[in-house]
Amino acid sequence: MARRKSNAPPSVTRPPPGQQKLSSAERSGLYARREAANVLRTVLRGDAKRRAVASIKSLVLSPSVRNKRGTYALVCETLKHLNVIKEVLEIANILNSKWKRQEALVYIICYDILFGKKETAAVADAEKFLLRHKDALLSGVATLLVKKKVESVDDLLDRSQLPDLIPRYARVNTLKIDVDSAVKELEKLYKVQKDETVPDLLVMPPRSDLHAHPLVMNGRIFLQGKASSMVAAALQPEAGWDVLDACSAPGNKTVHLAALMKGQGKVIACELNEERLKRLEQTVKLSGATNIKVVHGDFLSLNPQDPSYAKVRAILLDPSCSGSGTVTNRLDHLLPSHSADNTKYDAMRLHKLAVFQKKALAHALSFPQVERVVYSTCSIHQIENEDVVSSALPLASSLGFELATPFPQWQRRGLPVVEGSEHLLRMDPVEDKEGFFIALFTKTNKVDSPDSSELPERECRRKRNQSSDQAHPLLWPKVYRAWRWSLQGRKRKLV
Ligand SMILES: C[S@@+](CC[C@H](N)C(=O)[O-])C[C@H]1O[C@@H](n2cnc3c(N)ncnc32)[C@H](O)[C@@H]1O
Repeated sequence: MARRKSNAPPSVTRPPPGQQKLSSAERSGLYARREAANVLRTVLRGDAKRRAVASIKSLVLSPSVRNKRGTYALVCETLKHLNVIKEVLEIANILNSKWKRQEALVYIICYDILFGKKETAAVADAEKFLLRHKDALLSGVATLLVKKKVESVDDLLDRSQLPDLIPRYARVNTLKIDVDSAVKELEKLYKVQKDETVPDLLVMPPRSDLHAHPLVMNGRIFLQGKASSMVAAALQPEAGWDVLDACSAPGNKTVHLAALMKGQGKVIACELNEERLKRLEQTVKLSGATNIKVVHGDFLSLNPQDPSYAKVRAILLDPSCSGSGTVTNRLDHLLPSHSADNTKYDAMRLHKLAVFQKKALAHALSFPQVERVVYSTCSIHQIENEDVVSSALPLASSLGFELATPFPQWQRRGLPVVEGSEHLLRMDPVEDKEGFFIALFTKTNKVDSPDSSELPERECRRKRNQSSDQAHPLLWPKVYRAWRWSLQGRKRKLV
């Protein structure tokens, strides 16, 4: 017989005979713990296989999660306490194979019982089982404190792992609403400022909760971070152009391109992954853009000579990357693998990613009419950033491209391991709260448009030799410290 697929345990909708009806608080606690367990299960499975799954935030934002704020808080708190919970469970030694198979739910309920603010009710089998062993769990906590020679559970948590508070950014979808009208609407709830770098980006206090705001729900604003919003702005596509977004899902930058082009011309959005393609289509629909053509396929297999791409003048290449710049933002630093020694694995993975990134950048440069290519990653690693640019420089030069300087007023530039590093843009995980990288290639034999002085870039001719003193990726922190030191030196001289 086919089983009903649902997140809700059967007892929620239909209590078994003899079981008392749940109060609304008990029912919502029960739901919150199941929703949180589903998210935690996905995240832990991905982490165990060292495979990037969606971030906690994006899993929580999926339509199947009803209590988004509560679920997010419960998953994050459980992850922060995960090492403690695991040790307590080991000391208490209460799990049989049945409950070991449901580890995510067990962790969530243990968090609730041991550290949650409200009393946990015995509303379903898992809660009943763990509450029956509550004394053993509490005594496990006491044993752990003695073993670790600390006074409170707080002392067992690594405070340095807690993320800094990041401002809430919202990009105005100018296809649907102008910036001032969006500001006026949002000001009813929060203090709103216009971002100083990206004209259609708004900044609000950290934790401003806009997920269910009508402007978000109807696609008038997108909850897109600053770095992500800088990429399409750096490309500066003109209205009427054909523009290609090479690796496009979930489509935040795709719809930003369409907005910058005022809905005129064509945006071709290529995406390989079928699941993510659906997200891309949803984003496009929400944006209201009518000039986006979605292509399901491998960017590397697109034939630059195909007439469909003959008129492409700008390419945005934001390929899969390690995501190391968004680790804190994604809360990946709370995952078990983060504390493990993954050096060897990381080096292999980074190498594999870089191989693809280099191929994709070379491919982007080879489209016949392309005159602007932006390459971006949310990685802090040189191997995915400066090294990829460096590998493309000889080809770029032979095709008449040079590095341009996106956002010249931006202070943090590329690591000095490649000729022209001063044109590259970096965001710093500490100073800017996320690590990001942008490189912009432009063809200089094109005639500038009359208002080119307003473009957010400076172009500069460079002799581009591949740098020989490339640092090993895993030595990156040293290069990075030297680079920051030199930046501070520059700043000191300026003062
Ligand atoms: C970093 S994400 C892009 C994020 C997107 N630019 C945005 O801002 O919403 C990289 C995307 O590239 C896709 N991808 C990876 N390899 C690809 C390929 N060979 N061709 C097309 N898409 C690819 C991945 O599935 C993923 O959706």
